[in-house]
Amino acid sequence: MSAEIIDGKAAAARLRARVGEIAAAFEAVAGRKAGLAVVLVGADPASSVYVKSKGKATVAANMASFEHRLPADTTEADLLALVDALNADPAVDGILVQLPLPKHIRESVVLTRIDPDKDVDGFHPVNAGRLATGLNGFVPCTPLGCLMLLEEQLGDLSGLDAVVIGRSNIVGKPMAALLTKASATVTVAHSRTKDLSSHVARADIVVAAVGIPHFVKGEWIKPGATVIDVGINRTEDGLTGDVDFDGAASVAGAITPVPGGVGPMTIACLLRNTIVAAHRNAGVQLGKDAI
Ligand SMILES: Nc1nc(=O)c2c([nH]1)NC[C@@H]1CN(c3ccc(C(=O)N[C@@H](CCC(=O)O)C(=O)O)cc3)C=[N+]21
Repeated sequence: MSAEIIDGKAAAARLRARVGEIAAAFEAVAGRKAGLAVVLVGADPASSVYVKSKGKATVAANMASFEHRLPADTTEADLLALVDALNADPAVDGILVQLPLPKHIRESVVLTRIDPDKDVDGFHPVNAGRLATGLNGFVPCTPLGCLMLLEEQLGDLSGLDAVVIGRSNIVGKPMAALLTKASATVTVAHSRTKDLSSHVARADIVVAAVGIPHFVKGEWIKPGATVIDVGINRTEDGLTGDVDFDGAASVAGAITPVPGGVGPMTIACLLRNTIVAAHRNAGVQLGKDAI
């Protein structure tokens, strides 16, 4: 093994500490804590664990956490009514509705109901449009965390060849937009891509977000490349990413592990987006490069 292992857990801890400092300063100026509301419909065990850890991280970063756990048979109308109430609540700066939602509820209807200026997940089409056109908005937490890890690792990304594998609204598309903004040369690959290995072989940066364990093979990776593994796959061998880690780690320059890579950065970026939302919503100035 030759690759440097990118410590996402440590990077996330640094970011959470920074958010905590800014949140304490916000409270002193605004006279209230920044607040994050997390809504969970149903009792999926994995989702339950995420929601609990988000709540703990929120409180540890000097912010208020509002948890709403609704039964699995909650109607779409009732969920929309809760979103409306949270939109109107001045103590709530950020709203996250945990996905996936039960099948009888239309995700796009719910996500579009969230006030874009409280949409700390960055899933509202208004925020997707802001990212696409270079306006200030909220960027989805997972790709934002990936970009932070890449810039910490590589510094300036301009001119580098990046391949994003996956084209979801939550990871692939916003990741491509962020890398483009950072002046990388970006290829978006997906399940229909011909000769995927040849694209990966040219890449200085590989971001894997396909949701298939060990999908990206070590032999595909260019020696010295930086590999970001977004996959969270629960298998019989435990949690594994989308990259054949052992194979890739023998050729890559640096690689994120699963667990301990991108996942912890996702939650830290959620807190980051929430403190940014609080400043905007309260009209309190936040330095341009504060966070
Ligand atoms: N509205 C919404 N926003 C989300 O951001 C969102 C969501 N819904 N639904 C579910 C996915 C998944 N997700 C993760 C966050 C952190 C870890 C994480 O910290 N993982 C740890 C391991 C945790 C474990 O052992 O399960 C790690 O990779 O080291 C993983 C996954 C956020 N999601």
